[in-house]
Amino acid sequence: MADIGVIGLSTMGGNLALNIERNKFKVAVYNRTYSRTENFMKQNGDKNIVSSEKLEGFVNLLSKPRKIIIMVVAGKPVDSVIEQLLNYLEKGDLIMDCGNSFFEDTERRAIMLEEKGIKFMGVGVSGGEEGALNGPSIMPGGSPEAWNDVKHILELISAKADDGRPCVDYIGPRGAGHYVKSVHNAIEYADMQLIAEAYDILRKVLKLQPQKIAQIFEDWNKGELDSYLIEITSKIFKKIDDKTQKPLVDIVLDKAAQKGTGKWTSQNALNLGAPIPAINSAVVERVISSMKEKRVIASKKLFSGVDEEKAKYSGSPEELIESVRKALYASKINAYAQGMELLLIASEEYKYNLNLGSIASLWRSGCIIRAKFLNLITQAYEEDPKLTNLLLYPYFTNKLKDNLADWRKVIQIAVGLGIPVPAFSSSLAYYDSYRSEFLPANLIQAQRDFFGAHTFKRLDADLNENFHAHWEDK
Ligand SMILES: NC(=O)C1=CN([C@@H]2O[C@H](COP(=O)(O)OP(=O)(O)OC[C@H]3O[C@@H](n4cnc5c(N)ncnc54)[C@H](OP(=O)(O)O)[C@@H]3O)[C@@H](O)[C@H]2O)C=CC1
Ligand SMILES: O=C(CO)[C@H](O)[C@H](O)COP(=O)(O)O
Repeated sequence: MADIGVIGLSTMGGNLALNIERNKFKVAVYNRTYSRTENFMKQNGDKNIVSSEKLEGFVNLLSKPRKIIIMVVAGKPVDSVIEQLLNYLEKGDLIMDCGNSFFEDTERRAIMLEEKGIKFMGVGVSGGEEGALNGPSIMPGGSPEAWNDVKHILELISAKADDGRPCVDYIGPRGAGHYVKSVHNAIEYADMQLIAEAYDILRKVLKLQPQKIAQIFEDWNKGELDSYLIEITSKIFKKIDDKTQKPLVDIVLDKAAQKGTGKWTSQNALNLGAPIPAINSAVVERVISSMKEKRVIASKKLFSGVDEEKAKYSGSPEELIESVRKALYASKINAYAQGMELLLIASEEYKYNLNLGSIASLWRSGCIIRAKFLNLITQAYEEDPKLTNLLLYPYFTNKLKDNLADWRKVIQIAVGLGIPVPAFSSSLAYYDSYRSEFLPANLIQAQRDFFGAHTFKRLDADLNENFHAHWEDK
């Protein structure tokens, strides 16, 4: 009998099945479209893997209590697979939804399946094709009993950080695992947007070609920016298109797609009152990028107001490259600070009891946002589990102090030349707002009280008291 089953043999499910098998478990596989199963079995016939064309046959291949991973398109397909499985499962069996499901769907499914005596886990998995095969970062949510049933498997198949710790840990009840995966992806959106803005400045201000930009990212990857996303960015700039012999990146259409996790996180953060402007701007920029046709028309009609001669950068290219690096790192610190603060707020709202140090630790390897920098974030929360915001961790406070002048300079240059840098600038605005003792919200409260008698509080009175003024003499 097989130790565990995998449903869905596309990029992630197929590679996860191979990873589990390589770790000495017998795996049963099933896919809705049988030809995909047949292809998979043809390529992996020598492995300890069994398959079935029918779902019932697949379920019967599993030892009891059964453990089943679902790795299919998020949304209705997951409900459909669960509904079909319920015809064959017995009390005590465990379903793990390892796709990018919306956490509220996971909450609903957890309640429904618990009532039927079926254990359920919503498991975030990150690392793409390569990670699924060789070791992803895994974010399991659900009951602690279910976690105990599969801990040994997940620890074996997960990535390992430099200190040997597995990049998996129990995240929390019900939808906690998928919530954290969604925030992981939202941080990924911000990180990618920030890198894209750095690239845009390098190519538009300094007129650098892809080969040179590849070298810059390769150099950056040797320092504090060391991360998977910077590494693949350098590789992307090196790739030459077979058809045209030009850098492939220059031929890729500038429309960024999205599957939902970033948007869900922005929507949820607004609901929770959590400020995540770097993430929001990354989501919005993907939307604007997708309006290519409208942008092409507008590009011929709207003015930049830029005096090219006056705004032209005349300083040293090396200096600007270093300033962009510092601005990128400062913005990145702020984007992660926003994502981590969102986790803190959500943990309280949903009673997830999230351990931010453990989450940062399991993001250190295997996942798309893996980075040297996550060692520092892990250290920050391990030293102070009650840290309210990463910006207040002395290392980051001082790093930002060192990078601030370059950060402001780079944004000024970009804005002066009409180059959009929404993630760079919203990160800086977040930083400046967060550190402001006084914001102009006094005026907003006065306006609200003027038109709606919404009342206001006074700096010189008890904060439990509300005041209303007659703002004009009639
Ligand atoms: N690709 C990536 O880098 C990552 C993806 N994920 C998540 O993992 C999950 C799987 O992703 P990926 O491997 O890329 O594949 P896809 O998201 O492209 O999903 C394809 C799989 O879903 C199955 N499927 C689709 N609709 C149904 C349905 N109604 N009933 C049963 N099965 C269905 C397909 O079966 P069929 O062959 O019959 O069409 C196929 O096996 C998704 O939730 C994704 O968001 C998570 C991390 C990284
Ligand atoms: O989960 C992932 C990486 O961590 C998937 O690759 C996901 O599809 C990325 O999100 P999007 O498709 O919206 O860019």
